[in-house]
Amino acid sequence: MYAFHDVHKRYGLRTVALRRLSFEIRKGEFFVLYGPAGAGKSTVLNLLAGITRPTSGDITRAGQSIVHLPPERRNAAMAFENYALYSHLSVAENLAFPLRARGMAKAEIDKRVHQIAEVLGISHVLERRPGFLSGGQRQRVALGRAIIRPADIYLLDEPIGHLDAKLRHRMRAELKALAQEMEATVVFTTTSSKEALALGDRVAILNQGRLEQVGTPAEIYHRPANTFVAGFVGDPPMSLLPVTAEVGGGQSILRNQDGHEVCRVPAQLAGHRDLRMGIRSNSIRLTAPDTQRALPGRVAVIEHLGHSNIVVVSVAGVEVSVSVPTTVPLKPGEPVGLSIEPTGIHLFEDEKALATGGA
Ligand SMILES: Nc1ncnc2c1ncn2[C@@H]1O[C@H](COP(=O)(O)OP(=O)(O)OP(=O)(O)O)[C@@H](O)[C@H]1O
Repeated sequence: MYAFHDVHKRYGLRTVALRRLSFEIRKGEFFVLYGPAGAGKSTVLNLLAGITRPTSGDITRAGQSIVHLPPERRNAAMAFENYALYSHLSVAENLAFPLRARGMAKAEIDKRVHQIAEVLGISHVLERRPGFLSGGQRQRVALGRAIIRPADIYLLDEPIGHLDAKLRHRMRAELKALAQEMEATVVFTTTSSKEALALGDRVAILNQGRLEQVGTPAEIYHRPANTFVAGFVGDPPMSLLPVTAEVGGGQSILRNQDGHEVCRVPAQLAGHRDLRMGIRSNSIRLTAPDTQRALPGRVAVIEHLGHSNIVVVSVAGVEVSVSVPTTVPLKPGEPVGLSIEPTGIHLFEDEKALATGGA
């Protein structure tokens, strides 16, 4: 098990890349670091690889500090988004390189090279040099070179980011299956919510160097700890509406900024300030604009997903995403009503999840 203990990382005087992170990476788990560009994901990998050291705090492996161990003594295998391959070697030789360096027998090397090439769908380009490959093929070779050898930890920095949608989908499944088979400890970075939820045994959400939440895909999706996670996980993520609570008859009536009733919740929320309500697109029903108690809005954008549409509705200046069957005819600018499923709501106060909110 690897653990970060209050790890702070500054580059120079000004840039704080990581802010006092504490979390664990368990043995054999597929651990995803999910966050926007510049959140600090690569910095976490570089710290694990020993390419850089924390400004303060400690990183341990099985309870022992590793911050002073040089990269070659960490037994970490790394694949970057900007794949560095040996241009004078063929794909097969590139893949074989880490195994040769360990003195493995030729027959065993050949077997593993072919196995990995098969999994990654690059068997037909084994004799080519990297200069004669597409970007996606080069990325798969780089990934193959990282995962071909046994390592204590595999550090994969957006390793399938350059692949087309179909291949990316296939690679996700292959990679997860391979990691399980190898019982590998993997740390994988991504900027895709779909990838994070699909791959992670657990997901750590980073934002501007801060750890916003660590949890299983179900936990971060169904119980976001704060509004950043709520607005970042899921496709589309939760919509967040500022609301006020009015207490009456053992329940609270939530109203939006225009004073319209949004929904009623069976909780006493008197005295709560800076409340926001989070709701997923499939917990909202579109109604006619004059329906009683429906929240009035206007269609802003219609996104066609194929199997359904995501309709973005503007409600008192706030955008709310609603999942709507493709059979419902809608036009931008059209007035609509929104009926909110009370069991689907999440409440946040001062950006943090309230225990009373959530289905
Ligand atoms: N060697 C460096 N010197 C100075 N600043 C750096 C260095 N490496 C990273 N940074 C800064 O540290 C912060 C975190 O960067 P990092 O690359 O870890 O983020 P990231 O989440 O991996 O982003 P991306 O998805 O864009 O790769 C950013 O503000 C970045 O500009």
